[in-house]
Amino acid sequence: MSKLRVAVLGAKGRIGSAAVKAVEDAEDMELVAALGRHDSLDVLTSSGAQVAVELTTPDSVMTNLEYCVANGIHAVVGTTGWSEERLATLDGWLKTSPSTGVLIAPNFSIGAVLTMKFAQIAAPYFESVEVVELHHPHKVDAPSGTAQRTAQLIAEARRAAGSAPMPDATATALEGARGADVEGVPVHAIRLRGLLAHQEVLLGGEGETLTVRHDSLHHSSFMPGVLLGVRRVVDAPGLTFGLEHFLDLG
Ligand SMILES: NC(=O)c1ccc[n+]([C@@H]2O[C@H](COP(=O)([O-])OP(=O)(O)OC[C@H]3O[C@@H](n4cnc5c(N)ncnc54)[C@H](O)[C@@H]3O)[C@@H](O)[C@H]2O)c1
Ligand SMILES: O=C(O)C1=N[C@H](C(=O)O)CCC1
Repeated sequence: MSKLRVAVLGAKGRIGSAAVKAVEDAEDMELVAALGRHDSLDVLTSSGAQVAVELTTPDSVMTNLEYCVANGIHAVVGTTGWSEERLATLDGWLKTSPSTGVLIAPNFSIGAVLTMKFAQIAAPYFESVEVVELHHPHKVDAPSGTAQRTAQLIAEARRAAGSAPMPDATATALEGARGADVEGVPVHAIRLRGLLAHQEVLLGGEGETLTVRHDSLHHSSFMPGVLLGVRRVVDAPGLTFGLEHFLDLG
């Protein structure tokens, strides 16, 4: 069986360098290109890459994906910064290249994907739900892509269940004290030396609380998800948002 030809963009970064090694170590894959910020995207076509793993920055990801889609190169994307507008633009590009697949995974770790799922299931059963994400201090975006997606899933589940607005008597507050408002769900971002990527979903009801916590302690936690994404995206044309769809948790 021929090996999947894989390129990594952002190859010198924290997660990108781990992805380079994971692809090199995967028996069914061949690393054909490892691109940094100043490398030409034409290396993707000249190397014959079938799948690009996009792990750069929110300011680079759209240009890279436009090139990939225009050249029929599937993409597995871990980079954050996804708005409705960006997703619509990407969807438009994909319509012009209908056999190309793009997976956007707010988080590649199985524990984080399950945290989102558990939060979504639990959210309608509690009066209050808040999300706290905790990351290393080099992270450029806040709140994390994972926390934003978690909050959206919580909000969606509560809307579908007809949940009442969450109780909150705050009348005065310092700006930011109640976190960012993501579709009505408060999201708090901590940046702390020593951390990698962590999240707590706090749920509160009459006389009880439930906390769902996940900790990524090493970038290796993301690699099985990256490799699964590469294997599955070649047979998944169009846009897939969330690794849960490739784990049959969707
Ligand atoms: N989905 C997940 O599971 C997951 C996990 C970890 C990190 N991330 C996300 O991945 C992204 C990268 O995180 P990081 O901690 O590795 O950051 P990082 O700053 O260590 O790495 C980013 C790398 O991309 C390079 N780069 C920037 N523009 C580029 C371009 N146009 N072409 C090629 N390379 C380019 C930078 O020079 C840098 O080396 C962030 O958005 C982060 O939130 C996602
Ligand atoms: O280290 C980061 O940066 C991470 N980014 C993703 C996010 O914003 O959710 C996933 C976790 C690690």
